[in-house]
Amino acid sequence: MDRPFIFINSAMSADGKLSTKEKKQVRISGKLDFERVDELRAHADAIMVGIGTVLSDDPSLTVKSPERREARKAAGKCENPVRIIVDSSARTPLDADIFKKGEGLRIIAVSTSAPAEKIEKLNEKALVIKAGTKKVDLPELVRKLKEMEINTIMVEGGATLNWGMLSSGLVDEIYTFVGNLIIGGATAPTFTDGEGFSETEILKLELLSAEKIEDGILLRWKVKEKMNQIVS
Ligand SMILES: NC(=O)C1=CN([C@@H]2O[C@H](COP(=O)(O)OP(=O)(O)OC[C@H]3O[C@@H](n4cnc5c(N)ncnc54)[C@H](O)[C@@H]3O)[C@@H](O)[C@H]2O)C=CC1
Ligand SMILES: Nc1nc(O)c(N)c(N[C@@H]2O[C@H](COP(=O)(O)O)[C@@H](O)[C@H]2O)n1
Repeated sequence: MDRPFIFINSAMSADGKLSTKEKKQVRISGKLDFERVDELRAHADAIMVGIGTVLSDDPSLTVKSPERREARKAAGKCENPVRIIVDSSARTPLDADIFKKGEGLRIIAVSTSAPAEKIEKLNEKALVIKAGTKKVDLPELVRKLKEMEINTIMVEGGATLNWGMLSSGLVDEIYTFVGNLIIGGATAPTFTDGEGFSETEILKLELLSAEKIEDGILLRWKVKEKMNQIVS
């Protein structure tokens, strides 16, 4: 494969929302699910989020458990996976938590139309990769990441990046943790936003497993082909 193995992990409410209509972060996962997410992070070569998530949540995207960080180091890796922000216009704040916390390479993926001055400033804190002219060209980006020996990418949202990756055919597996709450709101981010598939393009999934975790359920999916590719 000329791209890394890519999976999405998201926590959503029982009505499919990732956060509130004001894009305020909601604690959907419980303690055990956050442990599972930390384990996934610890085994990934890179974690990727969209700029919308950085602007809303200001995540650090570090491996939280000291034991897992030590295990990574013992395996000759950096204590954190490479942290990647998909950010077409280079809007990442220079004081974002991702720069403040933890060791390891940060990558900001921008388009060629991002302002040069901001790119220069980001370059002091991260590796800036250009892919695409107006918005980040995701297939080109992941090819470049593969060339850097990034072989496994964990995408942690948000809704628009999930759509971008899924609609570009770049996702192999999905973990959705469905928590025991209803958030509501027509404009609250859902697992996949973006423009949406038309009827003949709808993406099919295969359910790999379903596991009750505390008061929620973890679903693991394999991404199959689009509907129009299975209709003979
Ligand atoms: N519950 C959960 O597991 C998670 C929840 N969230 C929530 O999701 C919300 C953020 O989601 P969004 O606003 O949709 O932002 P997002 O994090 O999906 O970022 C979207 C941005 O990525 C950039 N981008 C560049 N090239 C792109 C491309 N080719 N395709 C798609 N995007 C591209 C665009 O600027 C776009 O606006 C927040 O409210 C956050 O709390 C985010 C992550 C996980
Ligand atoms: N797995 C999961 N469960 C929830 O309930 C959540 N709200 C999220 N949010 C994601 O986690 C990121 C925070 O990462 P750090 O703790 O700062 O490392 C946040 O940005 C969302 O991507 N995830």
